[in-house]
Amino acid sequence: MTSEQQREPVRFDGQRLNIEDVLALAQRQRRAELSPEPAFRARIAAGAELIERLLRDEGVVYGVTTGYGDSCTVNVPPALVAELPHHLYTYHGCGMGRFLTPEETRAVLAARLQSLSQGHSGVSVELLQQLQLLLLHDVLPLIPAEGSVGASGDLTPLSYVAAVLCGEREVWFKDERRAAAEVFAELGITPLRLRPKEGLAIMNGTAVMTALASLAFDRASYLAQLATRLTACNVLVADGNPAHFDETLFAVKPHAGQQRVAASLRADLAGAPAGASHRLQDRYSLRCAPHVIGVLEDALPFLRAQIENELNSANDNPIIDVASGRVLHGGHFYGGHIAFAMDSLKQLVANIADLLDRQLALIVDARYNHGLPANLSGATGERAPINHGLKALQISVSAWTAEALKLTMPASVFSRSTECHNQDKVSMGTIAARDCLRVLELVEQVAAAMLIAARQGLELRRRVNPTLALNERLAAFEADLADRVALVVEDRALDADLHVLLEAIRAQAWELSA
Ligand SMILES: N[C@@H](Cc1ccc(O)cc1)C(=O)O
Repeated sequence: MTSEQQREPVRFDGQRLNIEDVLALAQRQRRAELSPEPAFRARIAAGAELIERLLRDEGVVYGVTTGYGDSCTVNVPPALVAELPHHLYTYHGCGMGRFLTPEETRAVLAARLQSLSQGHSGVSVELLQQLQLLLLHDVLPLIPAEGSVGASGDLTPLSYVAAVLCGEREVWFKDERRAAAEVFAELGITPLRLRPKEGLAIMNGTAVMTALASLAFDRASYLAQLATRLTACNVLVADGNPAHFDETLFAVKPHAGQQRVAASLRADLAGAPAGASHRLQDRYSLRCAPHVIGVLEDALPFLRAQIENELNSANDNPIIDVASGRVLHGGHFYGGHIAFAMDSLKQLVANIADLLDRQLALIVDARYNHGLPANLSGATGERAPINHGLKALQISVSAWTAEALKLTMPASVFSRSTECHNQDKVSMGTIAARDCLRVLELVEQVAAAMLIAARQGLELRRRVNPTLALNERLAAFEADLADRVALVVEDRALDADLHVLLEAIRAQAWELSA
């Protein structure tokens, strides 16, 4: 049995889900289960019935009996109502750019299913079942990443989900790019015919940005811990001063996340030598590491709350209130919270790259590294002159850091008035989330390089100070790194090592929390 089958399914029943639930579905560690509870199913069905009833009574419902967006002044005659949702996804088929990855796509499906399961979108149970089927069979719509302003929902990328539910456009299935219709036929899945409100319900929300934000949150959380561990290594490599992380010192600055980073550094550095006497205070990239990483740590609970509230919201328009029998017209497709969360998160993680880049600058430079060879070269004697150690690696780290910092420009301030000034203020949350993922990718590359440097630096420090003993926790980490990466003695291309370490970072290979 796969782990996906063994573990409790993630249940969609209108109750709250968290980021970890989305991750488990995205990584195929847990299955999606639509609640079979009659009360849940009845609640969903009642929303769809309300729409049908209003239609029978010839009520006017936006996007059901009218055109979309600014075209809401155009009345759609009853004979054409059934065709309208299919036009919605069809004319939004103008996405461009890379396709979302399988992991990202599963997260998108999960986020949309969760929103529609709130029971405020007026969709049928069959639609929820079809979304669940895509997850169960891992039939993944090919979703182009670009083309959403993030405030009429992620209309264009989500049009690819809507089309696939109806057996149109393309999917990834078993590592192949294929026509949805063909895969549906093979699996015996009947394409949906969308009911009046269903095109809007699938597309008029924040599922793409929320999915990407969930994945970004997880990667950023791990990076905060990894940067803390790397800092501990670099304090030893640089013969720095562990007393900068003293408990009493941090007790007077009551930021909980910052205090956690300091505590983790104390645990990693317990038993470490007092540090060189040549400097009473280390440079900021070491001394203030808890003050930099701590900002990210302290922001995470706030960011989690924004992402999870969005995930558990009816991010749609109009909203169907079955209890009062009303259709409520509003703007819940607006992704302002995710936009802010992602614009903030990318700044926080880019700052981590900058911190690590500065630490590397200290430890590769013989003027600052307190007795280690230039470029942390492991070559000695007559071989030393032609070997350049980590020189180019540091240059690459500078490049990745610069690129990450350059991408921190907030997306949310670039609102454009669009769609005949109906969408005259938009969130750009999806662009913010994509930027954030790109920044994370770069920062992970920086962290991979720093792992090579830490492994190299610790060994070279031991050459200078043979009595240097790491505590159990750090010794185990160093031994693990030494297994993954050979000491650089003679110059070698380091790209293969970087790839191995990058994969380990993405797999969160080390248990790091204090
Ligand atoms: N998000 C818009 C609907 C919309 C849908 C499709 C569009 O092409 C434009 C606008 C609203 O609910 O008001």
